[in-house]
Amino acid sequence: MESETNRNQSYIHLIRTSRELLVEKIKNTQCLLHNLIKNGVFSTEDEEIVLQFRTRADMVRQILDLVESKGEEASEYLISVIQRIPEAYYPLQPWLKDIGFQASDKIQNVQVINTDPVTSYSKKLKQELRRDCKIIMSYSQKEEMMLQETYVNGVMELLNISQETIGNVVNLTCLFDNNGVINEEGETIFIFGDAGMGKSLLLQKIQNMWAKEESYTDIKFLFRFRCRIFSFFKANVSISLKDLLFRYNCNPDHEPEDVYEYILNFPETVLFTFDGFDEIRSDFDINSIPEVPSPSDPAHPVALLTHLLSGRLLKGSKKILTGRTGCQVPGNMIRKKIMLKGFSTSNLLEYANLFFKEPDIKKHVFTHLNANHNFSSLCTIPLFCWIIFKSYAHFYSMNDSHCFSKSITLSISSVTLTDIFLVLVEVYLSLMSRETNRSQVETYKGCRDTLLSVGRLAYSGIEQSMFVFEQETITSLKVPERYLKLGFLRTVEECGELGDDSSYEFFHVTLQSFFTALFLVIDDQTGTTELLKYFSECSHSKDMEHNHSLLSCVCSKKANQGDPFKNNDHLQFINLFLCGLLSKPKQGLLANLVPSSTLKLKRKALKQKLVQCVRSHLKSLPRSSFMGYNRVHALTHFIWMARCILETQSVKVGKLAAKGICADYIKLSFCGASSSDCGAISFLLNHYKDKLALELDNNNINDYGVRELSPSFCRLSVIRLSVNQITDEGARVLSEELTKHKIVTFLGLYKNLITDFGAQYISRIIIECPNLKHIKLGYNKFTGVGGAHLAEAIGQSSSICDVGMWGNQIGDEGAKAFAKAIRNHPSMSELSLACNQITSSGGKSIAEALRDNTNLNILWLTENKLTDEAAESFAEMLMVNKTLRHLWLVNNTITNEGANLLSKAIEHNTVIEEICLQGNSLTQDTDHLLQTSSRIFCQ
Ligand SMILES: Nc1ncnc2c1ncn2[C@@H]1O[C@H](COP(=O)(O)OP(=O)(O)OP(=O)(O)O)[C@@H](O)[C@H]1O
Repeated sequence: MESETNRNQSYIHLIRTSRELLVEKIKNTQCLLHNLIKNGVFSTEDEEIVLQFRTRADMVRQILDLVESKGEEASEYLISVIQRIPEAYYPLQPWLKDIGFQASDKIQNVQVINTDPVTSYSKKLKQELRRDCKIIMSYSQKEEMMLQETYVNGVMELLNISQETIGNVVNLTCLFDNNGVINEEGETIFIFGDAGMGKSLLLQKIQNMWAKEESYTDIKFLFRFRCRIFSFFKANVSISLKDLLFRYNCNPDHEPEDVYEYILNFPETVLFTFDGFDEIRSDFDINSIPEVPSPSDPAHPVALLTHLLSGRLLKGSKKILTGRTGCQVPGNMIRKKIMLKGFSTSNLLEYANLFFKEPDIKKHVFTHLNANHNFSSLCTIPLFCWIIFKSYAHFYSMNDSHCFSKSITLSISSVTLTDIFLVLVEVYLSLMSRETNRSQVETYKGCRDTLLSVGRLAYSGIEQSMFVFEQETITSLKVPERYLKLGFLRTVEECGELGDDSSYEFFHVTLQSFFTALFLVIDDQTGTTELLKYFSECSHSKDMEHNHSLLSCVCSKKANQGDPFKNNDHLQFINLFLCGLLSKPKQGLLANLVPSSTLKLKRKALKQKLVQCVRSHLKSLPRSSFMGYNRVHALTHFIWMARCILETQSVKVGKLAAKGICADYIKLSFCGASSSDCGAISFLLNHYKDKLALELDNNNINDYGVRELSPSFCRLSVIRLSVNQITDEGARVLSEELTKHKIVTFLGLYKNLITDFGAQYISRIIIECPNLKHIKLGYNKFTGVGGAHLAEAIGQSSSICDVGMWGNQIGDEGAKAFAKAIRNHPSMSELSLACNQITSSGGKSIAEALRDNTNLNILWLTENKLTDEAAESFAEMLMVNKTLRHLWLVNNTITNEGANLLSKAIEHNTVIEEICLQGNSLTQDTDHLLQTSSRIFCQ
């Protein structure tokens, strides 16, 4: 065979002269042989000759001899196979580069089949994942839902180290880009969120995208772990990294050593997903982890996990770790921090559209969502949304959509989480009994034994911090097999890997909490001390809100007696459901399950305990005076307290808590409050007599949350809702409510999603609320049009004194409108138009208007596009204006010329205290005046 191209190069010669190297580096003879035979270069006799040899090196020698004897084209094809299957022959890639190998067109057209173990293993992993990730696992095993058909991207926010939002993850393909990186050295993408926000499902979606080759094409291996498996290893267990990867995912079918070696050599082709970091409870002694790990030495799985996350093992591999809010991971490991914030309004509509296929039921659901904001705010949490939709679908299929309303007692003002879980359980119970027309009370009454049995299992798990139930436990608690199949529980695969194939877990841990609470309430043997014990475990400790180390979080049991690091959301949920189940509106139902005397006793005890907890919690909160208010700084625990109070639906408890707050400014920023929590906060505040200030900055309340707050707006004089995903709809609700009561003095809406359309609503508030002094609208989505609306409204207000518009896009159109508004404004003393794309044309208008203004003290025009032309106008203005004290022109394009003009002007102005010019186009050789002026800041 004669190669037509590359005539100058003899491939036979090449193979001959590189023989030693080829014999040393070719590990995979199988793949070479396969291709040589498949394409007729080798006959079956040739193959037999090669296979006679016992060592790999001899086989390679024989292959090379045979190939050389077949001529140039055969030799070229062999080298081409080596080049085209880099996974198998990666040690020879530098050699190929050295010889500058480029196969001829003819050889390139000859097929190469990749049968090497690395590629086969990658395919196997993909196949398994494609199968496993197709359906949503947390549903009952009877009805499965296709991931593809129900997955909706929720709100995913990138956070900086101070937990502040720095943008959104637009879609999952952007996870590994450079946007939002907070630590270049870190290798782990940490995704966190509250229970049921969709962390596991998001990982499932990523796995599915990879398996279907829709994304992450540079990844060859995806290893997924649920962190809870790390709790199953005893303290003295040691395994190798190779075993951890292969045994707990799947084994390579061929040459596992070669595959592992490839992984060690190319860690950047590996992606790990670790789900539920907060679920690890291990006895392992954290101090025994070696500083420098070895990829071949066995170690405890927790040590391996630590090394993987920190990049000490398989450095360069990609890692995604999920955990509940509050679960601490050391900053040096984290590359990006992403917070899941559930469904936005549009996500919710998208999900409803996917979930309900029939137009009729879809219509009903949309009507329901629109009519009941309490209901829709619960739906922003994906898990609860699924529960609600599922129940809805069930009742609808029974031809009784009203039953849904009845079951969740829409007659009372609000739907509680207990209502939702009661309905969910009712759905499963009625599926079991196949009696479609029974009322909720009848269904529960008929299934008391089932509830007790499943409840006992849930409770025993909680008692031992156990979320997975082995057969032994199930047998000892005498839980009948058929109850395990009702849909509340599902089998756990990871435990199968550990040698037990019939372990179960509740499909979500909140359901385990619900069943525990139900058990504590309906079990005759449970006394009041047992009933209330989780209240003490959940009492707030300051440490709980501080940063913790990874290791103390991972290895909790012994190291942390009283365990301040333990995530105790599941216990908080038990308390919450206790409050709900023992509330007055649920007595009709509960009276059928518990003797009335017991019920009475338990209700009384719970009420006393709750009141006592509320009192002591409120007493312990830090207080300070702020802006003339008596401010109380509430923490996440306060939100749990408010949730419990809401579940009780008790006016008395609400009043008591409101009284205990003893402050007129409640700061609840960074508390992880969601829209449904606003209902709880509102319930509390409704019992407050006086006006008060509410700060809810940096939470996740969105438009539904604003609606939930509606009943409180008659009391709120300060409303701070910055960084909360509020859109025009939220602005509309605010305008409707605030203009009714007209008491607002401070409205903070910084970093939300309000557009020019919403600007009209905000304008109405500005015009119609005569006490409004401060309005913060920075980092929304206003352009010139919205800016003009707002400016016009501000021009009409005689109360406003502080306006923040930082980081919008109002440009010159907006700037000119603001110029008009401030010219003769009677009250405005601070204005920020920083970072707004304003050029000198807009700047000049503002400067001219300021000649007439006699109130403005501070003006921020930082980060615009102002040149010397604008500086000249400001200089002229300063000769006339006698009120402006601070002028911020940082990060514009003013040169020495403009700066000098300003400098000269302030010689005639004794009022101005500072002109900030840092970040402009100034050079060292500034004028003498500029150098000597102590009121001009250039550096
Ligand atoms: N993006 C989504 N699209 C559609 N449904 C979702 C989405 N996210 C979550 N869900 C629904 O919510 C359920 C719970 O989600 P998931 O188990 O992922 O929550 P989680 O955040 O991992 O909770 P936990 O912290 O308690 O483990 C899912 O089974 C699914 O029904």
